[in-house]
Amino acid sequence: MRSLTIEPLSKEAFAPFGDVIETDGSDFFMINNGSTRRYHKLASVETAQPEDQAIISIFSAESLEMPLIIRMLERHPLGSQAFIPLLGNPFLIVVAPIGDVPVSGSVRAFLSNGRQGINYHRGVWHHPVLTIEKRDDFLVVDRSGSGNNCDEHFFNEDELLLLNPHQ
Ligand SMILES: NC(=O)N[C@@H](O)C(=O)O
Ligand code: NI
Repeated sequence: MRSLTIEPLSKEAFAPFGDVIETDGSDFFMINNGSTRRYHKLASVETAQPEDQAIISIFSAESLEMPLIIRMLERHPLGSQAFIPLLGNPFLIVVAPIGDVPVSGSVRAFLSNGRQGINYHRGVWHHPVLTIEKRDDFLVVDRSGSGNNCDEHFFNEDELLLLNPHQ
């Protein structure tokens, strides 16, 4: 079983999958009479249909036992999905490029430093949220509307992957 290498999250490395929402290394301009930096449009919300809405939720997620066997990935064909950590904790991200199905050999893992959020672009394969803390809270910005917006893909036994943050 291939063990995923956990890469530090960066805009450049994550570019094939979406955006990194962070102040570090991001452009800004001053607002509010010079008291506030606006890190403008770090990511955009993608939707698919005119009546779709961009919505804001909070996910309070429990950690999964690690090391974790990655058996499945999901995608949202009708919209993007952003996760912004609310408590400043590092968290794990597992993704694969857009395609009819995720290719096991193309799956990559990243670690957010807790000051970085991510925005999966529409159709990017990803594992459901992966916390390192026993429980962690995320602000989630994604699409609400009619139709199925979550496809799941389960890997064959010989495609399974291992995610081990303790390695
Ligand atoms: N199902 C759901 O809303 N959550 C997943 O999309 C996820 O990426 O965690
Ligand atoms: Ni998702």
